[in-house]
Amino acid sequence: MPTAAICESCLATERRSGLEGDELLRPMLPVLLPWLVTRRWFTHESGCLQDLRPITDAVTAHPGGAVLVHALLAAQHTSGASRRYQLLLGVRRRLTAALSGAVIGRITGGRWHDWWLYEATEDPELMSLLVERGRTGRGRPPHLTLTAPDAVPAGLQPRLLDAEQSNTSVVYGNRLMLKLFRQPQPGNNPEVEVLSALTEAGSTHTPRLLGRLHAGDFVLGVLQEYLPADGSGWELGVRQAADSLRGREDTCGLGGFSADAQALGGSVARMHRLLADAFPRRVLTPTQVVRCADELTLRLQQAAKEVPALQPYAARIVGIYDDFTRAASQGRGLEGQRIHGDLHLGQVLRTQTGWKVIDFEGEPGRPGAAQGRPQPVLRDVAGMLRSFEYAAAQALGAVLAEEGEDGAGAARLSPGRLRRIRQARAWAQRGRHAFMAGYAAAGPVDPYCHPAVLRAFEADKAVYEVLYEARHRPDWMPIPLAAVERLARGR
Ligand SMILES: Nc1ncnc2c1ncn2[C@@H]1O[C@H](COP(=O)(O)OP(=O)(O)O)[C@@H](O)[C@H]1O
Ligand SMILES: O=P(O)(O)O[C@H]1O[C@H](CO)[C@@H](O[C@H]2O[C@H](CO)[C@@H](O)[C@H](O)[C@H]2O)[C@H](O)[C@H]1O
Repeated sequence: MPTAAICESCLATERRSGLEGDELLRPMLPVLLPWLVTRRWFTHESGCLQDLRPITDAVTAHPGGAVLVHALLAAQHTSGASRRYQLLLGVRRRLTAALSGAVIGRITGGRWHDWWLYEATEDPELMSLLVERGRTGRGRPPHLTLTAPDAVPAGLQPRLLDAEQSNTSVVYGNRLMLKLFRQPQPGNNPEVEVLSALTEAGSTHTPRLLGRLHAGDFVLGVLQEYLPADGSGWELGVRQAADSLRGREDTCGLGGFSADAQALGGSVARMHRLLADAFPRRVLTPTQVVRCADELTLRLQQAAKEVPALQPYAARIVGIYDDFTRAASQGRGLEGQRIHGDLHLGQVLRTQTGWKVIDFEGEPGRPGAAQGRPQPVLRDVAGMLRSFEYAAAQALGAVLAEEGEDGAGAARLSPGRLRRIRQARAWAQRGRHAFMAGYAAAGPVDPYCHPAVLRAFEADKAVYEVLYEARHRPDWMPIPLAAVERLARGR
């Protein structure tokens, strides 16, 4: 990820806005801008970050002496690029020790001269205020509209969720979770749409929707049931893959990750059935199949332009997409329906009552309209299968490091290293077959009956992942690149 630059002259640029918040915001900018570019959810653009302008804002004072500045802001860069960010800022004259890690800086000038500015999602008083305003319906927008008021009692203790995520979530009393979208888009929000439909359908595979936080045309957050979990599929998968490599996996009968993978396949399949009932579906016409293949090809071409390492495999991957077009146009055709859109092991939680699927926003950067379009369920199946390979690769790296096989000579294929690589592949294969068997038993289609379609979506996901890793985690790029190579070679 490129390091963002902020030019001092930019900070001094005169800012215009008719909104009250801008007057309040201006004295914060010298500390706010340098802080903003270091957030995980900030997208680095070319040119330096120049300005923040309020689109919507609300300022609420807490009786305890803290102030919540809740704003949707347009961040402008010198290149002309602009993005929207939701910020929840706390302002206090004095900071408690508990908030020292949340500090953004000290405000110079304006109404709060010399007060502390900090990240409000870490302040339980302010986060209680946010939900309390929703319960009572008082205050200016953003409004929290509750869809299940009985499920939102007063007095739940808030805490910031400690998770690797693109947004920010606050958990209330281990019962509710408010996910605050950091880069909200105008119009329908896929997560609200899907959770609303599935909640109405009585889904037990997804968290219940309890409300939404909104201002004007923007959905700023989603209030949902908090699901206490044994862990995410990713944590569990990596742990079990590593155990398997260390010879500790229970491989008898249905033990180990295979049992989990099979149950997971069943849960995803049942979720797909509910989505099929709740949203429109259609059999893709030959023209739509061709359009779908064209989209896959375009995605590949764009990715290969940005990541030249993909180029040697491009022609063969296009061949996989041609096979897809032929296969999907035969027989009864391919059905499209609402799907998850970015399904992987990090999007599923194992709870006492089975696997739950979360985060229906789709792939980051994919337009909302594309996310809502009916698509073959095998796209989700392919996403999860890719994830088994990721978990195996992550575990392999950890075990090789323990065995001292990750050092300077790592490129050399020693017998020990080769054995580990084979074991990791075998683990991913077992997970794959168990997941597909679980899915086939409960789902709308049997993935084994559509190898060409599945292969095309696996290739597309791997290409997407290469681009994602190149942009966000270059060290991880070898994982999806190995899959592209394998698929291109027809293995
Ligand atoms: N309903 C929920 N109950 C419990 N934990 C959740 C719930 N939704 C998400 N989480 C936790 O939060 C993490 C991030 O959630 P996610 O929806 O993927 O956020 P983001 O879209 O910001 O990346 C998940 O990996 C999971 O640990
Ligand atoms: O969770 P997000 O919706 O933000 O999804 C994006 O980031 C994921 C990584 O956090 C990325 O997933 C890839 O890495 C995972 C391991 O960290 C792995 O389980 C997935 O299979 C792999 O695709 C996802 O692709 C991206 O959209």
